[in-house]
Amino acid sequence: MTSLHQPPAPAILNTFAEPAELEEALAQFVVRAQRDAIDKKGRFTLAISGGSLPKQLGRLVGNPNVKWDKWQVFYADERAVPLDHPDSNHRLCTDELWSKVPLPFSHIHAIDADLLPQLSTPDKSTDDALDELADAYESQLIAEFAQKDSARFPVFDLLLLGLGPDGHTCSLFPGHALLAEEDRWVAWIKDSPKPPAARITFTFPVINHAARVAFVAAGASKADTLAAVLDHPEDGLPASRVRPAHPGQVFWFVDEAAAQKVQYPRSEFKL
Ligand SMILES: O=C1O[C@H](COP(=O)(O)O)[C@@H](O)[C@H](O)[C@H]1O
Repeated sequence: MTSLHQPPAPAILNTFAEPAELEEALAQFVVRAQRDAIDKKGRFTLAISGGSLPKQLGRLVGNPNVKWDKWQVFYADERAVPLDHPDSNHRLCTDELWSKVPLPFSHIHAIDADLLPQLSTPDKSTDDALDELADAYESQLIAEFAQKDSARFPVFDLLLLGLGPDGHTCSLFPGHALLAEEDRWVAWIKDSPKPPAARITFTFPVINHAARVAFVAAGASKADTLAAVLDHPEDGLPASRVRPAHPGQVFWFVDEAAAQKVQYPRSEFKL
């Protein structure tokens, strides 16, 4: 018998000898998550991070099993810069992915770039301008999820997240007050330790309501951080705090270079 309040399931750690194997398995995993979601609800809701991740999804391009017209795509975090700026996660994803696949433009939920000029006018404080930017993005989430799912927080079918060298994920940085946010779906930050300083980000309540969260980390530069996140969750690094409520599940897709210092038990990749 299942209890209503089961603790989060332990994360599943999938390791791969080479980045190419990781990317192939990741593509299969995304297709599987997509199929399950479409079978259940006729649509697939995904949020994606920036950084190294979009490139690692390259195996989805040209894959006949991807039903792009059923995808609704959000950004798990975004920098407060124009959509064609080199720092924009939307631009990165567009360059690496969206420009190469038939995903309808209207299914890609970017920040409202019309609000960005407010960040550089004397009429409005930076705090107010970022607040408006985050609220506007939250409204896009509400439009997609609230009527359809009537949940307190949106339940994404899949979140694809990266791991920063300091253990951050999305734009949730170690020691920052945003780690304690309990109400907002989308929050803002103006003092990101990694440039650019002004960003918006999903909050932990949203992240921890997702059906599946997949972290992707490759390369030796992630080895110490990955070991800290998986072997010492008590340290409370942001990525360790991603523990979606039952029946949600965290999956890690990492290569051997990133996993070399990890003691956490590895799983055999299966769909
Ligand atoms: O600033 C950010 O960094 C993280 C991690 O990036 P990576 O290049 O180390 O993979 C990324 O997940 C996040 O979306 C981005 O805004």
